[in-house]
Amino acid sequence: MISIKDLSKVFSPNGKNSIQAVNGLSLDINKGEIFGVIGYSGAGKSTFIRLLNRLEDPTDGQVIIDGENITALRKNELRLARQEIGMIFQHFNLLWSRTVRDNIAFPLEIAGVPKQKRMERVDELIGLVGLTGREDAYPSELSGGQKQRVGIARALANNPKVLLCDEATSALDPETTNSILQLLVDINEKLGLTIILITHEMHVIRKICHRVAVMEAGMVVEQGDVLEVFLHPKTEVTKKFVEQIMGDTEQEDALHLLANQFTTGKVVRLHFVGEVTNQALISKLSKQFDVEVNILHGKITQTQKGAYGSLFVHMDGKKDEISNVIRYITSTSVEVEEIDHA
Ligand SMILES: Nc1ncnc2c1ncn2[C@@H]1O[C@H](COP(=O)(O)OP(=O)(O)OP(=O)(O)O)[C@@H](O)[C@H]1O
Repeated sequence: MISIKDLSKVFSPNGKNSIQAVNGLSLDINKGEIFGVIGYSGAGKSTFIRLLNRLEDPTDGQVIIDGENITALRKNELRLARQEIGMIFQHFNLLWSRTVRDNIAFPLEIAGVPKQKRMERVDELIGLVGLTGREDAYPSELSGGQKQRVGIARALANNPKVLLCDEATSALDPETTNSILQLLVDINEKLGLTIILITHEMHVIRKICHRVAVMEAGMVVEQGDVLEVFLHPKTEVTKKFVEQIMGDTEQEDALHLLANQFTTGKVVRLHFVGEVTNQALISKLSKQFDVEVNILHGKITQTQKGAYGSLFVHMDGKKDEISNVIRYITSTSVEVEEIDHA
């Protein structure tokens, strides 16, 4: 649905302080998906997302949304095209002298929607984003989360095909962040809206994205399904982001040492991907088999595409029974890795 081809942006191209913020970036984004772009400060994320609706003009390359080449549009054509690309911002960008209702009505006024229709649409949007009762408040009277809800309603006013989110939760506390992320998921599911978001926080990617691209120095260095990227991060920068969620991989060396302390039984690492929950499996093992199962360490986390993570487990009992347990686990979707120990 969105095709980005060789997109580049150089600031001050002729000056000695010339900066290549985006460098030959290509991506394809599917209709109806939540696509996350993650990168550290300065990676070029903001510039990239602003190129998608031409808040910045590219130096090179193309952005094609639903067959329309955004990069080739003239100013007046761009105004119309932008009605189909909603955007929300880290600092909300609301009009402070207008009420909630009038902020949301603003893009409808610009689009020339008649008053009666405008009012009906605003009421609908207020319900959708959960701001019923706050219609006449001014932005200064709202919490951060409520302000972002106004931003979302305003961005959705003209029924866009795409919603761009520029660090939309970075100014919010963790709880409010969760409620705004949940709202984005609801909107994605209810309206089938394609969402592109940029962030420097991996938990935002984990919670709501279907696919992710990792940006570094203006380029996409890795991309794929969120689960796949979490499971098999290839680049150093991606590994660092995964560590934000799963902890340091150096810990694993310590766990291998720990495994060596057991003189009986077996230490295994169970890899969970998808539906099977750790709780159900572990309790089943203890009930069905004559073995003692102890969790040494582990972390399971939930993504939009299912759970993933791993547990280090020590199993003690008769050798044959332990083999039965391992055979049983292997028959589920959980992978078993045997850890060598003395
Ligand atoms: N308007 C501008 N003029 C000149 N340089 C710019 C401009 N906007 C961004 N840059 C530079 O482009 C590079 C990428 O910046 P950008 O803001 O896109 O990165 P980012 O990944 O969004 O980082 P952050 O999260 O800190 O905003 C940086 O070196 C920045 O200084």
